[in-house]
Amino acid sequence: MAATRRLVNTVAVITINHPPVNALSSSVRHALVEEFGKASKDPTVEAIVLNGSNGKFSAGADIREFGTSAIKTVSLEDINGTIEASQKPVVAAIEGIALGGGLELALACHYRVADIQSRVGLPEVLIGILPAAGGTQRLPRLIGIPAALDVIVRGRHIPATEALNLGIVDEVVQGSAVDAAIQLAQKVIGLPLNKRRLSTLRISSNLNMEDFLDTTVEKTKKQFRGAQAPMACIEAVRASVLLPYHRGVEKERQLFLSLWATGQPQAQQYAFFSEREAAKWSHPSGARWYSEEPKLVRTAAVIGLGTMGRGIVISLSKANIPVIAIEQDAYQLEMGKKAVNSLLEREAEKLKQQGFSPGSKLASVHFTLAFGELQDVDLVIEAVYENMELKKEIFRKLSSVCKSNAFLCTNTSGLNIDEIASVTDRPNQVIGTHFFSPANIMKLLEVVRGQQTSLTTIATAMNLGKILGKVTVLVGNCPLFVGNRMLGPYLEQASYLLEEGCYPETVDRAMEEFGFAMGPFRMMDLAGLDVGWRSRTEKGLTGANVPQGTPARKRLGNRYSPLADLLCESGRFGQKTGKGWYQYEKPGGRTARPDPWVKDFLQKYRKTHQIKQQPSNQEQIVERCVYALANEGFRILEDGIASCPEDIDVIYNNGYGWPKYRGGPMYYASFVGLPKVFNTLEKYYKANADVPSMKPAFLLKKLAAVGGPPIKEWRLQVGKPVNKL
Ligand SMILES: CCCCCCCCCCCCCC(=O)CC(=O)SCCNC(=O)CCNC(=O)[C@H](O)C(C)(C)COP(=O)(O)OP(=O)(O)OC[C@H]1O[C@@H](n2cnc3c(N)ncnc32)[C@H](O)[C@@H]1OP(=O)(O)O
Ligand SMILES: NC(=O)C1=CN([C@@H]2O[C@H](COP(=O)(O)OP(=O)(O)OC[C@H]3O[C@@H](n4cnc5c(N)ncnc54)[C@H](O)[C@@H]3O)[C@@H](O)[C@H]2O)C=CC1
Repeated sequence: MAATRRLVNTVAVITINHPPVNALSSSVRHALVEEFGKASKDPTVEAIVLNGSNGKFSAGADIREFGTSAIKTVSLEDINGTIEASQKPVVAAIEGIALGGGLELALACHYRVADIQSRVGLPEVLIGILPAAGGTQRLPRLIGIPAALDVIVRGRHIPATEALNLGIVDEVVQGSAVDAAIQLAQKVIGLPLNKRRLSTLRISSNLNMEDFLDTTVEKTKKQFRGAQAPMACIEAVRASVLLPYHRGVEKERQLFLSLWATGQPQAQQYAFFSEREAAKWSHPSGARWYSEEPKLVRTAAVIGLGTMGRGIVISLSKANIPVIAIEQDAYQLEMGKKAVNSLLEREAEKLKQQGFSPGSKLASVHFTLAFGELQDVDLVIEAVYENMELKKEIFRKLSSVCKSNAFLCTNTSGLNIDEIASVTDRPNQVIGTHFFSPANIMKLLEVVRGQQTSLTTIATAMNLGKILGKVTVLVGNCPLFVGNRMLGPYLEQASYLLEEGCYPETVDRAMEEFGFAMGPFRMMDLAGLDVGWRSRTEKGLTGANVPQGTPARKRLGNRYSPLADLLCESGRFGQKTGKGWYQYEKPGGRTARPDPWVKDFLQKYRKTHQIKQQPSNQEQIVERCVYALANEGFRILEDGIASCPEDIDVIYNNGYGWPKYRGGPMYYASFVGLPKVFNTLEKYYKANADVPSMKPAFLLKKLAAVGGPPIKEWRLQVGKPVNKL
């Protein structure tokens, strides 16, 4: 049964029963109508408690039902209306989660009791929609407009204690929320319910409400560039101020339907399920996530406490894994320790505000210079400079000091995992764990398997990602792995666009209006231009090792843009030096301003090299950059480096500021239409045969030839993931 009913004295307890998260599918809604109807009619029942099985109230509407006819049967809003109108008091017992439609259901109840570990929220905005079962009308009536807007537009999960302070729940308990709800239900039998029916309450409004909402619209537009759902959420809340409840609900529904027509919800829901699929990894051998047991990681170590190491230490400590943190000298150790401790203090403060004792949630960090202290740790993550010889030296040391079953991970952003593993006594226990900066904040973790990495090592690293709260994707080993490898052709196109007449701000604006968190030039300035310059110098693409007589704009017969090298030669490394593609207020400054020096430099450069000026418009900029990115994605699939297009999209959505409402680069290519992407690339490549990255990938050609099947069907064309490199 999707919902069951039992009687405790005169209280009927109705339990939603739809594992794993009690989503309110059509069968649950039918069962709720039935059980609620029976309890209402039963003369022995004086009050009703509503809860969810397995310690979870409900994760809301069944997302898989959107776009199917099932969503149209028995509306959740009708159920909510019936519950609210009940003459018998109804109490929601919230355990675990009450999210989306789950919270909307609880808001229709007359009282809400939550356990201290639970979270509530209206996260619909994160999957491209708005709460459309009365949530945008009831919540403002309960907690006021500013607080309701914050909850609905940001879609965050609110811990129980905060929900109590906001007035979303009436009681928070340490023990069983169901027992407490039954007690409360018995206490309120016979009391008047009118003030507990949220839809009937008046919104406390003041004269500035319209101004306040208009300001929120402007702020939200800037913050969620291009995303439609946050704007629809504000309009629905505006309706709660201007319209009676029932008309507000109609507006909710209209907004839901208009959002659906934009295509953004479909992209965001694809992103939601792709993230969950990524955890279900597969290996070229045929092994899958369920066939391998991860080992327990009870203690860990981090080597190198620079930008990345610090964040990794915090992530481990927050997951309650004690860490040993190692540096190369006393000065670096002290710097790392200060940075880590200050971040830990902030985390402790947050925990205190949520009613938790920090000691019970944050594991200890021990700082040392002695590698010898690593003998007992279960897993080590190396995060020293990106230098193969240094990494090998560290892995040789680790190999000699760590216990034989310890796992050795590297945070390299693109070096060969097999080469690093080759210097150890346990190449099967070596794996890449590529975090993104800042590592304690960014959701993505690329787990990179080497040729010899064992399945247990993979399972352990993937499980560690889950424990750290990361979205974890397993990829194969190739230079730069998946995310960074795809950046190559993307940044190459961005550079060519400058040569041909665009400016950094024009290209960045186009990409930011497309929805990227940051355009390519602002991104390069943030990451530091010297990083790529060093790597190109090592490869002999620039600097003293370039063979004499090599044309400035050619390497190995292909087009090459030396613009970034020239900037670095002028000491412009980006934000860290206060100038790069832009100028900043000071070294380390963050406000990018177009720089007349760069404009002048580009004009002279184009003149020197007699480059024909053909500045691209916004649409052309987006097409060239995004198609170049997706084309490399197709090659990555051909090479067996990513096992499916969804994994690539998860990487871009969570690590590279790709707008989730466009699903990811592979989803976007599919949305635009593969024949169109293929034809555009083909046309460009025919005119620019010296840009091989724009040659349409074989897989793209194959899929375009059959009309561009839906993304789910690409797997059939890709075949089993086999690393062909
Ligand atoms: C189109 C035409 C329509 C016409 C009609 C117009 C009227 C429209 C009326 C619509 C009424 C809408 C009512 C409403 O307000 C909408 C909603 O409630 S939308 C849902 C909001 N809820 C969420 O966004 C929560 C999403 N879930 C999560 O955040 C996490 O899953 C959760 C915190 C719940 C649990 O996290 P964790 O423990 O880490 O587990 P997993 O994430 O791995 O999830 C486990 C498993 O469960 C699946 N799942 C989770 N939530 C849902 C869900 N809401 N629906 C369906 N399935 C869900 C998840 O995918 C995992 O399963 P896999 O098989 O592994 O993928
Ligand atoms: N910075 C970023 O955005 C990202 C960097 N990475 C990768 O992470 C690794 C670290 O990068 P960052 O943190 O940016 O570098 P960083 O330069 O900020 O820090 C490196 C740290 O390693 C320490 N170190 C050097 N040699 C050591 C040794 N022998 N023993 C112990 N510690 C030593 C240094 O003192 C320094 O504190 C690199 O492989 C990099 O490619 C990966 C993802 C993103």
